[in-house]
Amino acid sequence: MQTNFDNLVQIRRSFHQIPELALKEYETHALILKIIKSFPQDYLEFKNIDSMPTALLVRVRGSNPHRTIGYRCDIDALPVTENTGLKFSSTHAGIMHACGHDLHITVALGILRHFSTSQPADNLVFFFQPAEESQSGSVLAFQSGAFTQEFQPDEFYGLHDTPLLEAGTIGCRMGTLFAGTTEVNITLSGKSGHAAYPQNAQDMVVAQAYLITQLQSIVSRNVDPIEGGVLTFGKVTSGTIRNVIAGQAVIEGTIRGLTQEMIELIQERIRVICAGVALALDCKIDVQLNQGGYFPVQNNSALTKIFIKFMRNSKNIRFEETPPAMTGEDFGFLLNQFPGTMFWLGVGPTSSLHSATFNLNEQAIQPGVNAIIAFLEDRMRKEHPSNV
Ligand SMILES: CC(=O)N[C@@H](CCC[C@H](N)C(=O)O)C(=O)O
Repeated sequence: MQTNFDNLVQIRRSFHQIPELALKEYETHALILKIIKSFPQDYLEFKNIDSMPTALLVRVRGSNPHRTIGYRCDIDALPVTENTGLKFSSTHAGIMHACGHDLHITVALGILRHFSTSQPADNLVFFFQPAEESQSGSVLAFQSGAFTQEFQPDEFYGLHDTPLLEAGTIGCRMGTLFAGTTEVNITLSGKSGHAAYPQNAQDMVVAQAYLITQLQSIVSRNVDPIEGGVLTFGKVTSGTIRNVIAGQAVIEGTIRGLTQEMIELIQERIRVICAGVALALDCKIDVQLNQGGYFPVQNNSALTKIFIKFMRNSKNIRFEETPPAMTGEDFGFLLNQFPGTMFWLGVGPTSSLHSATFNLNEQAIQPGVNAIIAFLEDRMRKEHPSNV
């Protein structure tokens, strides 16, 4: 497909065709760069991160800067086989932009294109971030010194698309927008053997099944139902053939909680139950819990108040206050380092994020770009630092 860099829908479709997994976003990175190089370059500066070749930071020099405003967009895709039937479906087998990061990139490029032709008052830093779905790209970038000196934001913004809001609607809330998460990897090891002689083996298929049902009592029995929490096991593997008792099994899942305390409670219960099942079923159970940068996404109260007020009072913007969601985001880590706001952009109606039939409504792109440009321009008109 030929990309017309004036047409945001076509740009989005080009990215949709080349989804790439965390830290392997090479084609995506090259296309982002090619598109930005087609914009006027007068105010732009680029920064690469040597240890993260698919990351990109672009600074737009302000005309009379009082602050540096960061805007982050994630660029990775998921190991999902697309089943949308779209003529511009993924060309990368088994990988899909099933979380809408193709739209996130497009919206960021739309905003960047605007400010590359119409110089902003304040400095802007755009962060095209690899590895949101796994491996905490935000932490890797931060630890590699991405946000030092001129690339250090005083405040940071970022969006996520959602099928739960009508296309083009902006959603946000004060306080916690997204849950914190923890990746759970559990490996069970025992003695394999002949299917006919269970007394001489330790069956890890049975242990795995037993362990999953025990672990699934955590949310119903240990979590305060008013607070809520989630424990999902999305991938289990074990065994090789019907008549061999499996000596190994692996369970992969994710914890969700709206507070760090809730995440730590669920983590602790997982450790205790795994130790108990290992003892009861005479096997080894190794538990790896990895939170990375997936902290609860806590919106800064002063900045988010300004953001919501602007969106709510703008005639051309549809805004809805949204409840917290159990989706995770490593933007939670960046909001621990810098004050800022995360918000939703509606792309509905369509099937859920992460599904093979997720087919976002492209009518969301232009209103999303317009709303964010309008907000940033308004924000830059305000004096520094009294309006925070
Ligand atoms: C918006 C979204 O869907 N984000 C992902 C973040 C994944 C966090 C981590 N890799 C985990 O699986 O816990 C999500 O699944 O919510």
